[in-house]
Amino acid sequence: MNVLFSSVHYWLADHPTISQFEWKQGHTFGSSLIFLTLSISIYLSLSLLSFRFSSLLPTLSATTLHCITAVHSLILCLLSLIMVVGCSLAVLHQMPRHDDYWRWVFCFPGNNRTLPRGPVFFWVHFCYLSKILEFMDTLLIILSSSRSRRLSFLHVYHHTMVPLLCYLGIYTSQSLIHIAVITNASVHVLMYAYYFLCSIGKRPWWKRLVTDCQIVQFIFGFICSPIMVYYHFITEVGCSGFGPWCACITFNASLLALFLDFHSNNYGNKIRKDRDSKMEKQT
Ligand SMILES: CC(C)(COP(=O)(O)OP(=O)(O)OC[C@H]1O[C@@H](n2cnc3c(N)ncnc32)[C@H](O)[C@@H]1OP(=O)(O)O)[C@@H](O)C(=O)NCCC(=O)NCCSC(=O)CC(=O)O
Repeated sequence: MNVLFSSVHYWLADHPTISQFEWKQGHTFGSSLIFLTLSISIYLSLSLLSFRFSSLLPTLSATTLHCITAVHSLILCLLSLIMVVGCSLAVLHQMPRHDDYWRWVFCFPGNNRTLPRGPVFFWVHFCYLSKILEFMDTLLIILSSSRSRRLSFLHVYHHTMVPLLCYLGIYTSQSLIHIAVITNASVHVLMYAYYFLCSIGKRPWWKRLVTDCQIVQFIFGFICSPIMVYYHFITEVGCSGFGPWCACITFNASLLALFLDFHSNNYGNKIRKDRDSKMEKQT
């Protein structure tokens, strides 16, 4: 067991590529503003164009589409799991050894005292790049027969904003960003496992649980934030990345509202009653 833990720790936190990681603006992969702007612009234009002209897209057989979707979802499920373990170990590794470690968990020292380097920022950078890979989700939805139901404002808004906020988070060494990576990746393990099972034709009964976990994730963001705000105002140097955190918490609130709406539309009482009465009529 110890050997397993040591080797996981080495490969996910101690390895020189991870422990000596440093975000160098314009040098690290994906760190230039051009990369971010182009990725988001291409994503948005292609999503809108392919939705508008979906009939012109090459048609894939349902089997091919399901195979691609299954592989993509499985890859993201595994990457999310690696991120949960990697980022958690990175936090333990990078946490200061003195008494102030709890403060550090909620508030990276501000005033340029925290630079985006070390294992924690390696995993935040990894998460940022995974958000670019998640753009594929939209393409898969556009190519599917259920696109009119599933290509929602929520979906495109979420996929557009998250890479932007991750970028700002790394750029400003934003406090709480490691907590966001760990909670979001944990939820994504479940979400991509759900999508994987759907794409191989086994629709799980626990869809609602996935949505519930997503909602809990947003609420959790509100629980951690006051602690950071408290430290920001009582310490001389404040917390790093306070401005981008304000953008994140606003985004969090908007997603919470959209997900509560999704929840009531998909699992609300009326929907359930309609479904039950349909079943009764059929039997
Ligand atoms: C249970 C949910 C995860 C998904 O609900 P939906 O009603 O959209 O999904 P669904 O039940 O129709 O999903 C099944 C369909 O997804 C297809 N599918 C499989 N893998 C996929 C992938 N990687 N991307 C997109 N679609 C995929 C299956 O083949 C199947 O298609 P077919 O039906 O054709 O057989 C929900 O909680 C949710 O997140 N809803 C919001 C919509 C959304 O886009 N969410 C993801 C981004 S937001 C996010 O990620 C927030 C966060 O950070 O937690």
